[in-house]
Amino acid sequence: MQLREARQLSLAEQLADLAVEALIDEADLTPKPALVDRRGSGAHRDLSLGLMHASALALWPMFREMAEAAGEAGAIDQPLREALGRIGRDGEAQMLATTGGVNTHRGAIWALGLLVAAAALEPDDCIPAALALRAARIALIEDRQAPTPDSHGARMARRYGARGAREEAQLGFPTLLLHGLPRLQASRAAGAGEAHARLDALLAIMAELVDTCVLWRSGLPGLNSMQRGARAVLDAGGCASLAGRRRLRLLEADLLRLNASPGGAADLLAACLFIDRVGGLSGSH
Ligand SMILES: CC(C)(COP(=O)(O)OP(=O)(O)OC[C@H]1O[C@@H](n2cnc3c(N)ncnc32)[C@H](O[C@H]2O[C@H](COP(=O)(O)OP(=O)(O)OP(=O)(O)O)[C@@H](O)[C@H]2O)[C@@H]1O)[C@@H](O)C(=O)NCCC(=O)NCCS
Ligand SMILES: Nc1ncnc2[nH]cnc12
Repeated sequence: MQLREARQLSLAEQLADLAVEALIDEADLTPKPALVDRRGSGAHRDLSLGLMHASALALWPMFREMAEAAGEAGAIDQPLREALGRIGRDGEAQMLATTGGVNTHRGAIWALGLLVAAAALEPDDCIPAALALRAARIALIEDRQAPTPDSHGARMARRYGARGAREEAQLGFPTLLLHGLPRLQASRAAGAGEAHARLDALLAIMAELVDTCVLWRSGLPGLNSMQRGARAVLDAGGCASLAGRRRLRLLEADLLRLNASPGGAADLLAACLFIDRVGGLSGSH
């Protein structure tokens, strides 16, 4: 992370910057299959790139507040979990006010909020595994103030047993740590450009994730198409290869036909970009 010009920012402000930048970079990354990007709105009718940017920027105070709460708490316990839940719900309300009621970043608030708090708790130990473990420990604590969810994710849990965003965090972000981040690093090491490496990371997440956004919109056929199609792109050589790009076009056509949008995978890509950068904080605050 380039911190020279940002030295006067507090740690909480730096973490909020990193979180918002990760959201904006995820939104801008193009061509993402069936997701909002620079080309258009993918499978969505109510989202646009401008809305994704506005939503990301509106979340900056929430991320700063989460980092401050974690820094002040200094330990992972129920009061911290419940403070983060309250700040997260206020952040969701701010997001909905900004977007006119459209859910742009609910999953990202959850994943990035936990990771921001985990980073603020121990800024000198932000290697990915340590960060994910602390985030998981927070996510495992019950938030007694949380309303019983009747979310799309809760419905997908009842219908398919898919525990979605909650479980991904409680298990320490396995899809991100075992698939997204290693693929980002491997594609970079193999000489792919940064955009291609990020797209490969997204595909590695899509190939594994049980994305409740996809399940909600397109059921098991959509989930299978997403996972198999993403795997096919990577097996063909990834997004930096012509064969991979051909497969990517086929994957997008399939997802659009099914109205499937890998919104959960997109959130985890943003979390992956955050983790990739936050390691640079060590010793620099
Ligand atoms: C614990 C919560 C995450 C709530 O979880 P739950 O599953 O009950 O709720 P959902 O509202 O369904 O939100 C979960 C969002 O997480 C993303 N996601 C999906 N699967 C996964 C996964 N396996 N791993 C990680 N992340 C995942 C996904 O977000 C994206 O999709 C959103 C659009 O979805 P949706 O509105 O359902 O659908 P549309 O496509 O718009 O459908 P139509 O209406 O058009 O038909 C978009 O926002 C993406 O971000 C899931 O949607 C947590 O949110 C919670 O408890 N919050 C309370 C406050 C709190 O404690 N905060 C924590 C502070 S750290
Ligand atoms: N780029 C994107 N398109 C659609 N839904 C998303 N949720 C998070 N990022 C998204």
